[in-house]
Amino acid sequence: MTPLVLCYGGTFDPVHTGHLAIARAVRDALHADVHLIPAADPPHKGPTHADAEQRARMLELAVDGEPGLIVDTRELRRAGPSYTVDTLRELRAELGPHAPIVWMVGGDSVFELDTWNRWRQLFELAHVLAIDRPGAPIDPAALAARAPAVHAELEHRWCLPAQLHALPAGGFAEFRLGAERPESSTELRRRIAAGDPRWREWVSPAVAAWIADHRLYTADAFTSGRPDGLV
Ligand SMILES: Nc1ncnc2c1ncn2[C@@H]1O[C@H](COP(=O)(O)OP(=O)(O)OP(=O)(O)O)[C@@H](O)[C@H]1O
Ligand SMILES: O=C(O)c1ccc[n+]([C@@H]2O[C@H](COP(=O)([O-])O)[C@@H](O)[C@H]2O)c1
Repeated sequence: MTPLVLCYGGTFDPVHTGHLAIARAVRDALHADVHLIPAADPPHKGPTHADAEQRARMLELAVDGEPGLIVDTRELRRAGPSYTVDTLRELRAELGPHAPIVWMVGGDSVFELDTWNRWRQLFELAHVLAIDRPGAPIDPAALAARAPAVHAELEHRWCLPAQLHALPAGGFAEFRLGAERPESSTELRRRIAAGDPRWREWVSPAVAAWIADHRLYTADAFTSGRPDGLV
């Protein structure tokens, strides 16, 4: 059986314990390495708070050489918006036509999939694996109501995660975590800026130390207009 290539793209501004829990759970359930791919210029987000190098550095610190988790900085080497379809084209060219490639997204992203650049091509290049997220259960009825084009596109693609091995691309599966993860980078940044000490619960100790050392996401960083928060 050809091993899956699991790709987990994100802004990771910063990477939190929810991202890591998701990467580990999918790695362990599907028995394949997870490639964490930080977006240099995330298409649906405004300017990031930490720059791309800083976000990639925090990912490296969070992963810390753990087997089965690989940081792939390919999007940092490309100019312009970090469109997923371009990343998948690169990967497909490298891996050949038969390798099953899986793009992981949070449930919230599924509802917006039809706003992604050349979104229907995503399924020609890869499978999509959607991870349940609080407030964004991947429910066909909710999809039909809120994102009818996505619902229609997915209708004949639904399968189980274990079936993604069978084809190189084109499937859509839902991945249920034992317990949904409450973390979000937005709330994490808000806690840091507000001086709420609970922010440390959502990052690894090494990432927490790096954020503190670089004074990232502090109220100063926001009010001074300096996105990196460095002094
Ligand atoms: N707690 C979570 N549960 C499920 N999916 C998540 C969770 N946090 C992030 N994701 C998913 O991981 C991917 C990368 O997330 P991202 O780096 O944008 O973090 P985020 O917490 O969603 O950030 P922000 O709050 O700034 O939107 C996205 O597909 C997102 O939906
Ligand atoms: O290709 C697109 O148009 C596109 C639109 C929105 C998000 N994405 C990708 O989805 C991943 C998660 O994005 P985000 O904004 O939730 O961090 C990240 O890899 C983004 O590059 C991609």
